[in-house]
Amino acid sequence: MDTSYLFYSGVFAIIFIFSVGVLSLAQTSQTRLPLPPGPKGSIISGVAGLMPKLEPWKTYASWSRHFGDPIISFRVYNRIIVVLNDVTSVRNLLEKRAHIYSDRPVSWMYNTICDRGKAIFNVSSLDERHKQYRKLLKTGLGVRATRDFWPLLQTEVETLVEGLTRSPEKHESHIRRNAAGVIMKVAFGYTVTEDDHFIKVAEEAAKVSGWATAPGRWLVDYIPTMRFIPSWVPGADWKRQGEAWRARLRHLSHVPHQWVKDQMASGTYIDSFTSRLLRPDGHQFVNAEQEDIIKWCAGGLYAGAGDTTVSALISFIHLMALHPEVQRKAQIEIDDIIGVDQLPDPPKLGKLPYLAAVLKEVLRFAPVGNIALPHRVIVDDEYAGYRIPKDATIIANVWAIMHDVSIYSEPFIFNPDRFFAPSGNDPQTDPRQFAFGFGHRSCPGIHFAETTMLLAMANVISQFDISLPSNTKVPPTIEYTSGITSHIKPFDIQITPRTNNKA
Ligand code: HEM
Repeated sequence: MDTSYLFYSGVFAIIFIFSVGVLSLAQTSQTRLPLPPGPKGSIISGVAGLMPKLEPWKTYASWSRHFGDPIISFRVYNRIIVVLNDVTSVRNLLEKRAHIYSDRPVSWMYNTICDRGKAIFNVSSLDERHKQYRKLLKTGLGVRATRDFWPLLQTEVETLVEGLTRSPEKHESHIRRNAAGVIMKVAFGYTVTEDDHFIKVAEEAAKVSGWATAPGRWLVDYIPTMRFIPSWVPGADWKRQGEAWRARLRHLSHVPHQWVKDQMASGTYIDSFTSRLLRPDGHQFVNAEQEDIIKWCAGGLYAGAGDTTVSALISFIHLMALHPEVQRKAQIEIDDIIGVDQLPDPPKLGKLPYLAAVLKEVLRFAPVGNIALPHRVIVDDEYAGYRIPKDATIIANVWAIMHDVSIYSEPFIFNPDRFFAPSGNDPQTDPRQFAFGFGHRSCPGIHFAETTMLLAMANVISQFDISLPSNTKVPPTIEYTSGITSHIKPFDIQITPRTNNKA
């Protein structure tokens, strides 16, 4: 933070203290119920200084234990944040009261200054557009649509296998290329190449979006009146930065959409999410408003799919190296059901229950989104004797639920067998209920994601053995990155062709 920023912080701290005072007075008179317990922090910034940079989900879980309650709350500047650390509160609030718990917290920097308030991840649930987006995504990514994409998923997975055969040590980049190749084809009918321009466009958009939405980075997110400061005012560098990002993001989102339109005009194009929706009856083009909706939806696909399936697949290959017995069992299932000389294809995925259990266990053991995405409650609410104030940010601690011993026995052990029912016990809860989010914001790509991941997993282990290097003395410790999408920190693994090693 530079000095001018600190100056603004000082000026607006005064406005802020005043508004916090007014807010708390209004709230006290509204109801006597307390907020859920939690750390208090300082009068101005709340717990901003205590916010963990690494693995915040673990800190939230430890605060929950400390305060003896699965629901905790704290304040960061003028925002109340409520964290739900157990399955009961998540179900009761985010699912059963989804009509009031499905909005997103406003990021003034991103939504307003960068003009990204219509993006699928950010659009308000109160905006009519949110319903329209969800409807399009449901149709465009549902069971039937995914089936139409089977041939292209098959082609892309063959490219993945080829890449791993050629340069197994570059496994991460082959997996990334596979995810990008799939989603670019599905969204725009575009075939990615090595060092691809479209991928660079999408990655730049993701990077800028990450900077503009970084929690705690932009004071304007906590003091929204700052957005009215003109960008020419000395020291308003953050505003100038936001405006530059606005222009860049607008350009970036235009690039692939315009490409599809040009291809359609030329008469030779590959059918895609965008092309189908632009000419729903095969002839007539949709109107400008509908076209804008399609553009925002397709733009959200890379953001939704790009890093998430990559995270799960990278976890998968590392966990297979650590658990050869699980890998072997999954390989035997594939060999028996699909055949030793056949490549697994999408229609056969449903016949592989053990592999499906391995995917569930990957999503549970190494959650892709440890705190999903934050929600916002749109009215004052009460729950379990607590006040949940309007506009509070609601975070579901998915990591805590996935490692809750009352739901998953031995939660820190990787064991796909937990999803079967040995000797009369019930199988343990399906973690997909938590891995893909909640209420009206739950992931619309779930079916599509599962198909692409199972296909990649089946093909990789049917063709390769994944192991730790033979000179490994001590098995590596598993660690994760701390972003919105969490990744296993890679350790050395070996990927070798399986041809002479099949059952
Ligand atoms: C391992 C794979 C994936 C996981 C674990 C995952 C998880 C999630 C989570 C946790 C959310 C937020 C839900 C909430 O706010 O409660 C979400 C939202 C979303 N996901 Fe996924 N996702 C995955 C793959 C995909 C794919 C492949 C696509 C698209 C092809 C996709 C598209 C989206 C979109 C558009 C949203 C925003 C929904 C909204 O705000 O209304 N996701 N996903």
